[in-house]
Parts: sequence; structure tokens; C-alpha cells
Amino acid sequence: MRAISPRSIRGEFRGRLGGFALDASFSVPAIGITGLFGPSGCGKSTVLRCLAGLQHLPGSLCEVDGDVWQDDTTFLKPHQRPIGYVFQEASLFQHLTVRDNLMYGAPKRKAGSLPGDIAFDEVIELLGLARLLPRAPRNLSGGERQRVAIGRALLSQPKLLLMDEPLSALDRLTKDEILPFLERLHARLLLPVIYVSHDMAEIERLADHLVLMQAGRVIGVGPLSELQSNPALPLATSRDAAVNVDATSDSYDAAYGLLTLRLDGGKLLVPSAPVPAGERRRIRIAAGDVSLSREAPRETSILNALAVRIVSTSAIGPNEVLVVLALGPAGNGARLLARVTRRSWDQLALAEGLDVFAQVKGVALAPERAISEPPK
Ligand SMILES: Nc1ncnc2c1ncn2[C@@H]1O[C@H](COP(=O)(O)OP(=O)(O)OP(=O)(O)O)[C@@H](O)[C@H]1O
Repeated sequence: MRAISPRSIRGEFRGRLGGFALDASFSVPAIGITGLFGPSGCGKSTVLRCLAGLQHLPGSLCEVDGDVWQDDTTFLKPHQRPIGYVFQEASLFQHLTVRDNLMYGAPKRKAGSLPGDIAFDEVIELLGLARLLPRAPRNLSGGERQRVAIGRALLSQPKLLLMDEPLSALDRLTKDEILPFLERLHARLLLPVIYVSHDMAEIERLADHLVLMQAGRVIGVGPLSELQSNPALPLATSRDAAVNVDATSDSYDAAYGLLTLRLDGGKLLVPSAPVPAGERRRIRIAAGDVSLSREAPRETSILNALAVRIVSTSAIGPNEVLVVLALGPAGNGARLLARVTRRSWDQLALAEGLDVFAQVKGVALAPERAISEPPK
């Protein structure tokens, strides 16, 4: 008998849709946000529709947190699956107020009355909806409409929230307005989310885990930073390759406006407004902002020079080398990427396994983000 894994979301979806062949298998933790990422047409929305039961591919498997939604003998219809679904464009009922839209689809019991329920007031507060409650949908901006759609999905008390490119219909400014709301949801709610996007910037801000797709297949599954630093995957070799690392704020130097962040295997100094000690923040370090040196750099204006070990290398084109680095003197801390010229690689006689120094020219600190605890 096949073991059902609690606290995980498992999908094995196979089949043909017209000329498109899907063969996508993954297992991710049933906590936090899992990004489903890949180029247009690779099958992301189809996988989401399979999870929702909107697409039935016989012979497939779907298990969520210990419950079987699909196997050889079971196929739960969409309304039998405890899911919330947020689409690209919010489809609100025009004849209902925002309050009534929010309560549409909510279970008849009082929200918050069962353990694990998301309370009405909490949703209103998290999504900043209080002043919108009496309004009609036609009097809302695109961003406000999408926040209401997210609130409505949450109040249906789902076990899994599916979001299909929820920001892609919005302009840049509106996206930036909504992202902090999504980050707050992520920090405060335990609800697992599968988040489809083809915008890596969104994935980098929100996702804990990633399912990477290409042409109907899953080509990588795992924690975001692991996939970002895997040279066999296209994220690491792309022009704007970067690694996102979760760090903890340490001391703050008010005289220079510099925050010390602790990360697995090292410390970084980042220009920042004051941040209380002990706060978890996500940082982004681009491969192009990391250079290597054999000696500990002295008399340099670069704030951060970290002891690292060279884990692996691969050529990118004829004149560049992608270097995977591990922080810490023992080379077992957080991973970073560096992109150096082949000439520098040869001149410095760099090699895999060597202990060197990584000079980090720029670190982007996420504006404000409490990171949910990783699964036990
Ligand atoms: N019911 C269907 N019949 C035939 N082909 C389909 C059907 N549903 C999806 N497809 C095809 O499957 C492929 C994957 O579509 P899907 O919408 O899942 O991709 P996607 O990765 O979400 O793309 P995008 O980012 O552009 O939304 C596409 O080529 C699409 O035309």
C-alpha cells in the first residue's frame, strides 16, 4: 500500500490535452508558499486546475495533507475539495457589497469557530478591507478588487489556497501595493499556498519552495534558494541569476545607518532603516554582484567580504564562469552564486573545493517580511 504523507502536497499529473503532454510530479510541504514557475505554456495553470479538480486526468494522483483527492479509485469534484482559488482577474458579484462578496462561499458556521479557521476580522485586518466593506465592486480599483477576491477565498476556510497569476493583470504600482498584503498573509497564516507566476521577482519575494516547470514536466522541486543555486537549472544560468537567503537582523549601527544581518555561515552589513534585533528578513544577492578574491580584501570600499568555499563551477558561454559558493569556513552554510570572467578564474587559479573570499557589492533587503517558521 502506498503511504500517504501528512503535511505534504503531492501531485502526479499525467495526460494529454490536445497536442500538449503533461507529466508533472512533485511533493512539497503543506506549509508556506510554493511557487509554480516556468515559461508561458509550460503547464502551470493546468497543474493548478488538476489540483482543484477542474481538470480530470485519469491515472493521476493528488494528495493534500494526508487526504486523497485523486487516485485510481477516487476523484473529488472541485466543490468537494477544500480549496480557495484566486484567478488573474477578480470576478466579484456586482450586485453584492464587498462584505457580502466576502461572505459568499463562507461556511454557515461563524468564521473562526473551528480550530484553524480564519476569522473574518483577521482577514479584514490582514488585507486592509475595513473601509471597503459597504462598497459595490464597481467602485473598487483593480488592486482592491483582487484583495477582496483573496479575502473571499480565505473565508471559504480552505485547506489549500491556489493562486493563478493573481497580480499579472495589475500594473507595476498596484502589484507593489498588493505584495506586502500577500507577505503579511504568508507570515501570519499557516495555510499552504500554491502560487503560479512567470514573474521571478514575485516568486523571490513570496515563495519558500519552488516547483520549476518546462514543457509539461517538472525540472526541479525544493527550497527556493536550493533551486536558484543549482547550476543544472536555468535559474542559476540566467542573466539575472540571484539567490534569496533568509537572514536574521542583529545589531544596528545608527551612526552609519547599517544593519548587521546574520545568515547561515556569515554576517552581512546592509544599509537600512533601523530594524529590531531578531527579525527574520529575506535578502537577495545577485550573482553579478559577487566577486571573488584569494585573500581577505583590505582597504576596499566594499562592506562585505565573506569566507566561502567554492562548491562547483560551470561555464556560461565562452568567457564567463558561474561559481556556486557555500558560506562559512567549513563550507556548509548558505549558498551564493558568483559570475566571474574566465580570465579572472584562470588568473586567480580558482578551483572547486578552494576556500576564498566573496565580495558582495550589493544586497537587496526585502522591505518588510516576517518569514514563517520552516516545517518541522
Ligand atoms: N483543454 C485543453 N485542450 C487543449 N490544450 C490545452 C488545454 N488546456 C491547456 N492546453 C494547452 O496546454 C498548454 C499549457 O497551458 P497552461 O495554461 O497550463 O500553461 P501555463 O504555463 O499556465 O501558461 P501561461 O503562463 O501562459 O498562463 C498550452 O499549450 C495550452 O494551449
